Amino acid sequence: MTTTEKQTLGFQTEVRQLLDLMIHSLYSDKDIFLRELISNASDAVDKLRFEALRDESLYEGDSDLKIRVQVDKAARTITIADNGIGMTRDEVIENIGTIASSGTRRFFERLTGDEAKDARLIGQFGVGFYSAFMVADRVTLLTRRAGTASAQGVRWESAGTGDYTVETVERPERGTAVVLHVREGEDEFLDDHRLKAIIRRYSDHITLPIVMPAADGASETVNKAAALWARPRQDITELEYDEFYKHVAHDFEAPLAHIHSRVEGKQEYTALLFVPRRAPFDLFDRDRRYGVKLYVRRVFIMDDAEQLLPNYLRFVRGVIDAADLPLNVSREILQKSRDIDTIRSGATRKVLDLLAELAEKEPEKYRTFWAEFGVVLKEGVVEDAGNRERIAKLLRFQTTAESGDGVSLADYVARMVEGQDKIYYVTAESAAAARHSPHLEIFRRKGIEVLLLTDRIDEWLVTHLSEFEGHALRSVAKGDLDLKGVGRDEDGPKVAETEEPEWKALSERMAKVLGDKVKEVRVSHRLTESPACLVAGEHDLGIHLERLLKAAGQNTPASRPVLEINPGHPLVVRLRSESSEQRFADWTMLLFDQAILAEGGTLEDGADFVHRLNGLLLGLQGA
Ligand SMILES: Nc1ncnc2c1ncn2[C@@H]1O[C@H](COP(=O)(O)OP(=O)(O)OP(=O)(O)O)[C@@H](O)[C@H]1O
Repeated sequence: MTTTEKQTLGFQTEVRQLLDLMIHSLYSDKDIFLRELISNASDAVDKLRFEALRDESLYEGDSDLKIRVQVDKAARTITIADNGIGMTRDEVIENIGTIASSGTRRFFERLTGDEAKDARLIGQFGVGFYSAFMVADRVTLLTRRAGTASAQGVRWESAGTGDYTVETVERPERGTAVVLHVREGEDEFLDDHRLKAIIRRYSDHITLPIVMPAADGASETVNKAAALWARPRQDITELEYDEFYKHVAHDFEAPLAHIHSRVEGKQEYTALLFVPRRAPFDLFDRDRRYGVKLYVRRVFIMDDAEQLLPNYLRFVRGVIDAADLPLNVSREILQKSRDIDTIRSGATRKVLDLLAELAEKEPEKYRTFWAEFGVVLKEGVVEDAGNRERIAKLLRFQTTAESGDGVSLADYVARMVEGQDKIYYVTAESAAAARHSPHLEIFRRKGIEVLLLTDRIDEWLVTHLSEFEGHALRSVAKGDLDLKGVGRDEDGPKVAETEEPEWKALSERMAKVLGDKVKEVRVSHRLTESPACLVAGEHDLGIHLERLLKAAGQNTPASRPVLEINPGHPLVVRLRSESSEQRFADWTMLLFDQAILAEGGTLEDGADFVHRLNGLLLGLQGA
């Protein structure tokens, strides 16, 4: 088929669903269609500007970049035209016929099937180009990619039902014009004043002039058309910041917080950065997109400039406009640039300061932030040694004293008990498993608070955060515990001096049975209820971390735990007088397996455990 032929193509199923929603939508604020189309036009111009940095001929002699909005009352059309990058025929089919955009994918995730609810979502998401069909019963898109011949124009048209047509046409102008054939009953939009008001409301921050015919027939720039970040802070309203954020972040909700700052000195730059309210679905994707756009002296250079902020702040969205970088800066150059390092560390500090301020002054908002992005921020403790202390202050935990995710290390330190100088934590798969850990028994008795660490990253976090404000972080499941003089005067299990040799003999006898499963067996100071628990060596990885590494397929150095036994527990006491070697071995193995289970671990051979347990139960019955 020659490319000039007119093709009729079907929309992807999801697009059809979306269009159906638009057309039958009960959504009343239809005016967002204009915001969406202007936002696309502005992105298209940014792309052209960037590509033209390398190849000026793309301007085709016209570098007066702008967006035109025009109403034709008689023809009942609204046209939104840009002289941006434009699209080839293939690009039109790919971009307009299918759903790739992140915003729209998220929209679909939220659909409920309840018409009224779903209609409201449209307003929140905007859902891009397709929102044109809320006010139009037919949409024509004319476009030509910058740098292609005028015979390579493309005309796309659809009535928003199952299919659309594309054909190649002659088009002298570069860029894209979207013509909306306004639906019966939506006549309010065929009015210049109405459109101007909508533009001022939603698109004032767009850097390009948005031009409409003025009363006298000349043309008038409707928006401020100044880069929002370049304007003085005191002149910018919250609403303007919010709309700008929605545009750069392709988000539908207002952000949680922002910083707008102009830095002078070694590197001059302006940063306008936002913390979103909600985590995107691809926060943990390997090839996720980053959030910050790089501008150089108001000229858009690139999206997703990952060099501008460290990985653990990848949720931040916004703009950094650098004064001193060359316009032709590429990703490769950015990677090696010292100037960028300066900007990056400055911007990082600003974001961390913003979070600290939020935590202090708006704890409710900070809680929202933490719930959405806390896990990512934790990566910073591992990644960013220079800011480790700053980040440590921002961490929040669940503890044995509080079930919410709201305890800071400073809170913890402030309520440490008499004699306590360490920060204690336990790591486990889940908060429930952590709370039931036998290691906590003595802590509960003594009234000592313990942090419950249940995120995967936590194991790495504690290996990098060895102390907080002079207080060492200490696992409750590692090494020998010395809690003498700490907290309430409750001690762990005690062994009378005269009985020591006997306990020593028991420990050794058990250790023999367990062989190289354990490093040693010893009498516990931490258990008060459970019969036994496993303890890792002070410098070992820790039992939970080993399990995680194994699950991830990594080879871990085999470290052997210590089995601690509770001399106050009847099962253990009973073992001392067990004369049958077989039964002694079975009980010992049982205690060992129980200790693994109690920490949320899994047994190598579950069937063997069950078999042994049943054997012992039957033995008890016979006795
Ligand atoms: N005026 C235009 N000029 C050039 N390309 C355009 C234009 N309008 C739309 N496109 C292309 O079509 C794609 C789809 O647009 P659409 O508005 O549906 O979503 P989006 O803007 O990419 O994403 P989001 O939903 O996150 O806003 C755009 O990504 C762009 O590639």
